[in-house]
Amino acid sequence: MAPNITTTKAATVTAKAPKRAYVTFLAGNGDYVKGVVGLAKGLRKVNSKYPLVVALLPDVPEEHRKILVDQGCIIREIEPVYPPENQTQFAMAYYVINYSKLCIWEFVEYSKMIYLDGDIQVFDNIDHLFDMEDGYFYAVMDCFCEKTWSHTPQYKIGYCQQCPDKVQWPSQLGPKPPLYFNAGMFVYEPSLSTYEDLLTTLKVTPPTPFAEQDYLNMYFRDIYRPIPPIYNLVMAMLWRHPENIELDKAKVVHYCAAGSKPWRYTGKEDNMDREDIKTLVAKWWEIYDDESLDYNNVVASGQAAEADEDKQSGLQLLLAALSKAGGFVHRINAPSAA
Ligand SMILES: O=c1ccn([C@@H]2O[C@H](COP(=O)(O)OP(=O)(O)O)[C@@H](O)[C@H]2O)c(=O)[nH]1
Ligand SMILES: OC[C@H]1O[C@H](O[C@@H]2[C@@H](O)[C@H](O)[C@@H](O)[C@H](O)[C@@H]2O)[C@H](O)[C@@H](O)[C@H]1O
Ligand SMILES: [Mn+2]
Repeated sequence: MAPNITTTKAATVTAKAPKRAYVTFLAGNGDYVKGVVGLAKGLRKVNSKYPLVVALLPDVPEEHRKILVDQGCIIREIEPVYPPENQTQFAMAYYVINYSKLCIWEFVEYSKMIYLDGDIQVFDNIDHLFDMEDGYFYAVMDCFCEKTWSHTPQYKIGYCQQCPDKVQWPSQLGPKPPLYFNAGMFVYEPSLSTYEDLLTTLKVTPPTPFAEQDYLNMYFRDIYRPIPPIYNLVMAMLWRHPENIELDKAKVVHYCAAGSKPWRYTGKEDNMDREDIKTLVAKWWEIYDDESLDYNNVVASGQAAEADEDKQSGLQLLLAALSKAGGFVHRINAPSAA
């Protein structure tokens, strides 16, 4: 008796291309939503191939969520993540909410993501960063010279990793601090096991002044790979380490210096009256105010172009059919004979 073998048509399994996306973080009902809208429009302006996911806390109001969806963002509500009870004096009191950024490791429907703070703008396409070797954590080195660092030994002795030879790290302070990145922009791979371990380890890690930025630096220290400052121009570099910066080459600008958030800019804080800062703030507003970059307009113009294309191809088909039938063919795209 021949075994009853039922053959099924081999399903053609197409390997799904690894999903990639940009991701940012939004908390509160304040004005950071403007930063995220600006970021969404900036990524569109540089023709990024990938969507922008917004990891938002429950306190982001419905109105702001609609604004983001209308700008083509993919919104994902996350639960707040808090550090263990502590007496830490964060460099900025609100930094405590930034631990919630850790939830983006849970977005495992994506194989690789680029995190961007809401106060960042992308002025050149950086999609190529997704092609960097897997298994590492890529980010730009930070600077220790702003007074937000005044609590650290580096600041106290004038040491900065941006100019390690200017003031040598004294051996009596122990080993030189490992390279330290700014956590406003990084390339990473979502992973449930990493997400769970981040939250578990956080529970037993005393918080420090730069909150989740310090924590991420500690956690990823062994796989951190620095990338050039053109991918995250930490604003203070302009006056602290101008020798390390080529402003016209900056692809990503991080409006993190006090007073530099474009949507709150007054020009009154230290360094905010600099011409390069005024130019960068104006560049941010140029994108924010550009209605042609609004998602609905881009889709509409895309649909119009598509419709136009369809019309053209429809016309071509009609003309081809007519000419085949020996019908009257009028070259539609030639100017009519005078
Ligand atoms: O009230 C706030 C504060 C911060 N953030 C988010 O958390 C990020 C980190 O905070 P911020 O950029 O102000 O820190 P900085 O880089 O200026 O130190 C922001 O870019 C936003 O994406 C937010 O959504 N609402
Ligand atoms: O919660 C801690 C934050 O720490 C970082 O901001 C700092 C850092 O860049 C310092 O070096 C600057 O001096 C300072 O101005 C700036 O605010 C990240 O940009 C932000 O995303 C977030 O991780
Ligand atoms: Mn920032």
